[in-house]
Amino acid sequence: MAERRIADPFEHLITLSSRDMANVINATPIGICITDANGQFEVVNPAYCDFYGYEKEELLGQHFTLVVPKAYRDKLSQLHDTFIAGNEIQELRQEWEVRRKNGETRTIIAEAARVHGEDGAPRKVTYVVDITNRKRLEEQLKQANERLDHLAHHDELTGIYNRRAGLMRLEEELKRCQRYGSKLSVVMYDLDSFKHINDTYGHGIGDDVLQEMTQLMAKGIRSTDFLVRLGGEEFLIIMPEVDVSSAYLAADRLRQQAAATPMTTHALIVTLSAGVASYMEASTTRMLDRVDKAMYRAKQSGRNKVIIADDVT
Ligand SMILES: Nc1nc2c(ncn2[C@@H]2O[C@H](COP(=O)(O)OP(=O)(O)OP(=O)(O)O)[C@@H](O)[C@H]2O)c(=O)[nH]1
Repeated sequence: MAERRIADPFEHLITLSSRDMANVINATPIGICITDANGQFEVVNPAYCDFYGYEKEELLGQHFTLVVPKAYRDKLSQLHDTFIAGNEIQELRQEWEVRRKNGETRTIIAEAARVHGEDGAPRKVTYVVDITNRKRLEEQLKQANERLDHLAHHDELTGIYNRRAGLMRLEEELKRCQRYGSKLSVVMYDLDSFKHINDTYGHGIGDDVLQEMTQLMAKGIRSTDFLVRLGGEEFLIIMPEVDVSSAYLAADRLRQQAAATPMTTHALIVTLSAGVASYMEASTTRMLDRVDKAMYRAKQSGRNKVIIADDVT
């Protein structure tokens, strides 16, 4: 370790025993380095060398940017100069990406203090704590939360909005209608005789039908529409700013497309029955009830049909 002594804040320790002081710095698990006004390493403790994977001799006298990824070198060099020259900031605490000798990138928190040696020249003392694992855990936690959030709002099989998210959306759209008097329509679809498909071809093929039907619907709607799997083989499309006759046309076009599209490896033709309802001063439950009744009537009148809900039910 260089013998130059740093005055404040360690002066009293050095006066007591410079050997004790050196022992403390050498034994501390925190990486410590001292750089001179030119940014060259004057002191590096073993923890600092271990962390970066260098021998002490390889670092002493070198510019500190040796351990900084190329992309940040200019910035950190400038920051070092400003910090050394500055009068106001005495301490600095920042998170950085650094580079070990073997090329590995790690994340650290570096805290720095400006001190003056007995020669009167300013120096920067930097304390380095490795937070790479903590950052990795934070990132994993963030991704897990995002996944949970996605699962809470999306249907696992089809990837579209689930019932809960769909009803929340419908509630919001209804409020918008009440406030601004805008239009809104909903279409409720139910796959026809779906139990027969499951019973004949198995649940796996039934799942394939649900996924392919979802894709067909997703392709056929506007980007402003919301496609929801209400449950089982029942779907809802929320169509903001669409009146009942346009919604009917869109719903019937999808019904025709479904009836003309062979699905799964068995080339199954699966038809849809649908109800259509438009906004009247109604609650979410009331609107769903009206559209459900219309869909039920489509089933009763022979399936593969779209029926518009009565204004009053
Ligand atoms: N494969 C599969 N089947 C499901 C899923 N959810 C619900 N089902 C099945 O969907 C079928 C719905 O049957 P029903 O309610 O009798 O309706 P249907 O056979 O379509 O008859 P109609 O609606 O009257 O035309 C049942 O066999 C359920 O087990 C799912 O996620 N995957």
